[in-house]
Amino acid sequence: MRNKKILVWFRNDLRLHDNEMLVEAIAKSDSILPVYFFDPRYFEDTRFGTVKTGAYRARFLVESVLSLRNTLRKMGGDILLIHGRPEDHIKDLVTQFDIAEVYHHREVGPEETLISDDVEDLLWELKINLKHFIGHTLYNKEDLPFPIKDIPDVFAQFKKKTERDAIVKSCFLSPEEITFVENENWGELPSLIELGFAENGGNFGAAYAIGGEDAGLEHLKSLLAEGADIYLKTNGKSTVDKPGFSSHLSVWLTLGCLSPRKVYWQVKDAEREFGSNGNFNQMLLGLLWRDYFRFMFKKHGIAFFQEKGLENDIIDATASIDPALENWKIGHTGNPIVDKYMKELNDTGFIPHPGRLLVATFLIHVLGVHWTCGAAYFEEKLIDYAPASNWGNWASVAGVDKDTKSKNGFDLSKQIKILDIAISDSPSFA
Ligand SMILES: Cc1cc2nc3c(=O)[nH]c(=O)nc-3n(C[C@H](O)[C@H](O)[C@H](O)COP(=O)(O)OP(=O)(O)OC[C@H]3O[C@@H](n4cnc5c(N)ncnc54)[C@H](O)[C@@H]3O)c2cc1C
Repeated sequence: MRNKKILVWFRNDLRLHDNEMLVEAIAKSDSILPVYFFDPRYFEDTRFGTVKTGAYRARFLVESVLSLRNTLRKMGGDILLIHGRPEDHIKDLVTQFDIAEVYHHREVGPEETLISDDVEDLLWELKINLKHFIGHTLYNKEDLPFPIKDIPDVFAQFKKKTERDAIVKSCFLSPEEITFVENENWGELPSLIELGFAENGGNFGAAYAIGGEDAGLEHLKSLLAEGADIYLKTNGKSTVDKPGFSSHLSVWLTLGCLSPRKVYWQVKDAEREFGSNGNFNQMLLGLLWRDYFRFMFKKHGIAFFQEKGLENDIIDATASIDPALENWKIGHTGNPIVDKYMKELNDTGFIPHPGRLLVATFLIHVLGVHWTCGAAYFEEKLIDYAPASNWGNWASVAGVDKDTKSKNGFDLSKQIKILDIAISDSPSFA
C-alpha cells in the first residue's frame, strides 16, 4: 500500500525509548499519526465516593503528555490531543486521515481492556486492524517459561522459574526520525480546570514528581549516579518512622514515561560499575512484583480476587458514610503512624511501600473496613496508581488474592506488631 498511515494510540506508554509499538509503526508505514485521548471516564466519580483520578495524578499526566508533545515537536511533528472517549473518535480519525492500521499497547485492567475491545470492534466495521503490543512488563509474555494460563499464582514460584528460564530483552532504541501525517490542528492540552479540578489543585510539592519521559530519565540517571544515596546501605534495623530506600520510580513507570527494561538495564550497568547492593535488589525485585500482578490480571481478570460477588456491587455507593473510613482517609484515626502516612499520601500523592502496607493493614484488619474502599481511595490519590499493582496489593493485604499459600510475602502479625510499636512510640509522630 502506498502512503500507508498508521495511527499510534498512546496510552500508558508516554515515551520514545524502548517503545516497540512506535518503532514498528515507523518501520511499517510512510507516516504516523500519534494520538492521545484524555478520556473523561478517568476523571469521573466512582461508586466508592471517590474520584477516579485525583489532582496530583492528573497534573502528572498532563505534564507527561506535554513532555511527549515537546519531544515530537522537536522532531518536526506533534501528537493529536483529544478530550473524549477513543470509541467516539476512532472511526472518524481513521476516515479523516485515511489510516491503514491502528497500533496500541494492550492493557490488563478490566476497564482498559474493555475500551480497547470496543475500539477493536469499531475498527473492524471499517476493516481496520487494531494491532496489540505488550510493552509494559520487564519480561515479554512470549518469553515466560509458561503460557499465561499456567503462570504460577504463588509469587515465589513465578519469580524462581522466570528468573531461571526467561531473559529480559534489550531495549528498543528511540527513533531518530519520524514522518508525521500532515495535520493542521493538533489540539490543545487540557487545563486542570477542563479536567474538573481547581487550577493547581493543592500542594504539588514533591520535587520528584515532574511528569514525562525526560524527567523520568533524569530521575533514573541521578538515582544511579556515582555517590547517590542508593549506594548507601540501608540501616539493618528498620524502624516504623524510617521506611528505608524508595526509588520513587513507580510514578514514571506507571504512565510508561520509563520502561521497566530501561530501569532494569540501567541498574545492571550500575551494578557492574559499583557492585551490587540491597537497594538494587529491592528495585529489581519490585519490577518482578509489578510483572507478577500484571500477569495475574492477564491470567485471571477480576477472578484474581477470591471473593464472590466482586463483579456485582459489593460496595453500595448509596450506603451510609463510614466514619472509620472517613477518618482513615484524612489521617484522623488516632494511630500516629497511620495518620502520618495518610497525611503524606494526601499531601504528596505518594507513600513508600511499608507505609502502604501499614495503612492498608490498619483499614482492613483493625478498622474492619472492606478492602475495596481503601483501594478506591488509593486509586484517587496515588500518582503511581496502576490497576494491577494497586488492586493486587490490596487483595494481598486483605488475603483475597490467589496466592493463598505464601500470602505473597504479606505477614499480618508483623504488620500489626509494627502498628502496636507505633502507638507506644507515639510522641515521635505527634
Ligand atoms: C496497598 C498497596 C497499594 C499499592 N498500589 C500501587 C499502585 O497503584 N501502583 C504501583 O506502582 N505500586 C503500588 N504498590 C506497590 C508499591 O508500594 C509501589 O510500587 C512502591 O511503593 C513504589 O515506590 P518505589 O518506586 O520507590 O519502589 P521501589 O522499591 O524502588 O521498587 C521499584 C519498582 O518496582 C515496582 N514495585 C515495587 N514493589 C511493588 C509491589 N509490591 N507491587 C507492584 N510493583 C512493585 C514499582 O514499579 C517500583 O517503582 C502498592 C502497594 C500496596 C501495599
